[in-house]
Amino acid sequence: MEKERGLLIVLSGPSGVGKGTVRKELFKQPNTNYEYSISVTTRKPREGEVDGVDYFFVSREEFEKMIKEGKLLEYAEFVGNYYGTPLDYVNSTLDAGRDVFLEIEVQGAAQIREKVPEALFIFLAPPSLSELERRLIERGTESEDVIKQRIETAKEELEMMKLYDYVVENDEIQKACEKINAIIMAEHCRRERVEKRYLSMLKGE
Ligand SMILES: Nc1nc2c(ncn2[C@@H]2O[C@H](COP(=O)(O)OP(=O)(O)O)[C@@H](O)[C@H]2O)c(=O)[nH]1
Ligand SMILES: Nc1ncnc2c1ncn2[C@@H]1O[C@H](COP(=O)(O)OP(=O)(O)O)[C@@H](O)[C@H]1O
Repeated sequence: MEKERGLLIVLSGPSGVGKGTVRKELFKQPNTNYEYSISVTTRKPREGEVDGVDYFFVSREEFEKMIKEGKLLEYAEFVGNYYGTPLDYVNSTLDAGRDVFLEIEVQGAAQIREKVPEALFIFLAPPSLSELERRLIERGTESEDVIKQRIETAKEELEMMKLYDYVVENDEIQKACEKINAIIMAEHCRRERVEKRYLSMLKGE
């Protein structure tokens, strides 16, 4: 029997909400069936970030070449830098029957909604805007000016949360992880039920 295609999981949320932290925590847990898709970006690496682990860091010319050659499933410009998802990796992993986890901003998620409507969309929301700002300042990776721009962008991003299948508040990291895992598990069960019903319909049962 043909292997069932994996599920594409999209996690979005404003900068500083804790997407990276939650994602790393999720990937620490054993028995997860999903793979993280490493994005390509023109942003400069932060201290401690490793090429090929956190991102594939490229120049604007290289990124624009990837766009032209159709190598990205989606891409967006976010506060002055390009970010995109490598298409081949996503396709081959899904074809192998494994789920793929994307951590991307809202414009990219909107493109996925057009191209892969069967994907699962989860929005990670902050407890409040002031807590979001506090987390960004505390992380200390961006200048004051960039933090301001990211907070302004966050206000627009929060407007988009209604387009997602699920909204998870990141109040406590462990609780947010549990909710995300429960959502993914429930989605698999739902799909199995739908498929079973479809197959029995085909058989005329
Ligand atoms: N559209 C899109 N957004 C991405 C991708 N990779 C990362 N992002 C998003 O780009 C935004 C900025 O990322 P980054 O500079 O690493 O900041 P951070 O998420 O605050 O640590 C975040 O919302 C990321 O989720 C991608 O491949 N595509
Ligand atoms: N639930 C949480 N409560 C308090 N601080 C958090 C929580 N989740 C993440 N953080 C902190 O907030 C900052 C931003 O988290 P990060 O994962 O880098 O966000 P993002 O990837 O969404 O930009 C980090 O300093 C992180 O340690």
